[in-house]
Amino acid sequence: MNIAIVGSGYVGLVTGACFAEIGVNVTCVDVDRNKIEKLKQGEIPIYEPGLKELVQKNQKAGRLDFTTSLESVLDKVQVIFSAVGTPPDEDGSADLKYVLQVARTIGRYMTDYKLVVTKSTVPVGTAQKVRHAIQEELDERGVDIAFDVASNPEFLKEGNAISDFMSPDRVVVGVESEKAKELMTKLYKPFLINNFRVIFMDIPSAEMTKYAANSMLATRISFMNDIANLCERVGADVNMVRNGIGADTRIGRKFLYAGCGYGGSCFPKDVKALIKTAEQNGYEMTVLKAVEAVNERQKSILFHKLDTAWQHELAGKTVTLWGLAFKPETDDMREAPSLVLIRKLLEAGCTVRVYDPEAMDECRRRLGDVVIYARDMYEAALDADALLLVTEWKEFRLPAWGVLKKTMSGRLIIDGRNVYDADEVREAEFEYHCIGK
Ligand SMILES: NC(=O)c1ccc[n+]([C@@H]2O[C@H](COP(=O)([O-])OP(=O)(O)OC[C@H]3O[C@@H](n4cnc5c(N)ncnc54)[C@H](O)[C@@H]3O)[C@@H](O)[C@H]2O)c1
Ligand SMILES: O=c1ccn([C@@H]2O[C@H](COP(=O)(O)OP(=O)(O)O[C@H]3O[C@H](CO)[C@@H](O)[C@H](O)[C@H]3O)[C@@H](O)[C@H]2O)c(=O)[nH]1
Repeated sequence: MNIAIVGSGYVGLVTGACFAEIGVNVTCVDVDRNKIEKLKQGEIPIYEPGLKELVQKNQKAGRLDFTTSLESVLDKVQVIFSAVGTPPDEDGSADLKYVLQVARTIGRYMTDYKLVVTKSTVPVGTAQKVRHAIQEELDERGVDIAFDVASNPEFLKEGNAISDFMSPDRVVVGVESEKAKELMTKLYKPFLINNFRVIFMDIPSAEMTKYAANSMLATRISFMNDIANLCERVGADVNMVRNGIGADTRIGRKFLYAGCGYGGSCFPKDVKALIKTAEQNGYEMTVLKAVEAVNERQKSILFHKLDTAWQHELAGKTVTLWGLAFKPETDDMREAPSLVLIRKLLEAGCTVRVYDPEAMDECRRRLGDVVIYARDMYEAALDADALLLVTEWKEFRLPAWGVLKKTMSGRLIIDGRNVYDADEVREAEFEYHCIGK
């Protein structure tokens, strides 16, 4: 089977490489010439464990190819996945211009049946806009060619993307025709041989499922951050509370970790977009508005803890950040809590020293030289008055406290991800603060 994936970003690349891995012939398309040139040479523009190997292997096997021209591959493929970006518009709603551009190109150049699948996260009603855009182009050409649209939202997590795609909890597919259902079944069956977990539904429900899933996960996080902040005030420990409630199978253990706020390319944008969709339909998402407000506040929590510990005297102090990416195992800094923290520290007159195993280049690209970039975690902590753990990369989990004691100027550790053993850090004669206890 031959397919095209339009948009060779995070989702497009993972989708393309994973379909190629099960024997599908995949052409990945992107308008970014530079990106496509690099991909053709086997260079991967993002850090995602296992992705480079998977892309290179399938490229070599001749099952994965890259191009900037969607037009040139249209005659070869029956199914087109659209995985282009849907960034927030000024008002928070999802900007569909790339999705509709892709639809128009398909309508302009297709010569036989196509199944056009939207993989990007898009508001309810987008598939109908895609259908309409394609049909308008066909009408303009005066041709009558059959096609189907479908919705297949993606649930992969950055840092675990290959495994999430290869063995998903479920695949959600919104279809309108038997033919589309058959094609999607054929494509996903090889991933789910022993347990076919494709949930077919109507298209609006599939589109909504994606936003509902991300909003539910974001809600759990903001709820736990709220509980953590209250725990601190009443003398409870959020880790113990998490264990206690997570043991209830109705609640479950995952996505209950308090921290310094959720970031990334999805939760912030998708929560905003769903609030907007509701607004456009005369409804108010009261819970989600609170989820957003709690998260905004939580992104400043490390700064406030520092400010309190130093009694508002931050100017002239040196602060080290371990971790810049919005979560471990990625170099992605979109909406990362580290960005809010850095801005506040600089405004307060601090010198900021940073280290992240993968996101240093990305930070330099975004912020330039306003912070000091270290070559490793210990160099970052040199002469620091305080050390803040922002992203829980594995290499930060068991620091040599003795070394830090010798090289840091101060004795303050603020753990934004609750990974350290408080007794151990205090035994090493540091002042230790974390979230929710
Ligand atoms: N990143 C994730 O973890 C994730 C997970 C699930 C769903 N999603 C959703 O998937 C979509 C894509 O996200 P992403 O993170 O991969 O985005 P991205 O920004 O990494 O990639 C989008 C790519 O689309 C390309 N593009 C834009 N217009 C194009 C066009 N007309 N033709 C061809 N290429 C075009 C861009 O050049 C870019 O390379 C979004 O809707 C996002 O919400 C993302
Ligand atoms: O208990 C938790 C779990 C996560 N986070 C934070 O939440 C953010 C998002 O984390 P995660 O969900 O692991 O990463 P993403 O790659 O953004 O994945 C989310 O967004 C994707 C894009 O829509 C979806 O496909 C995934 O299913 C969904 O988990 C990060 O800042 C995490 O630090 C917490 O604070 N506490």
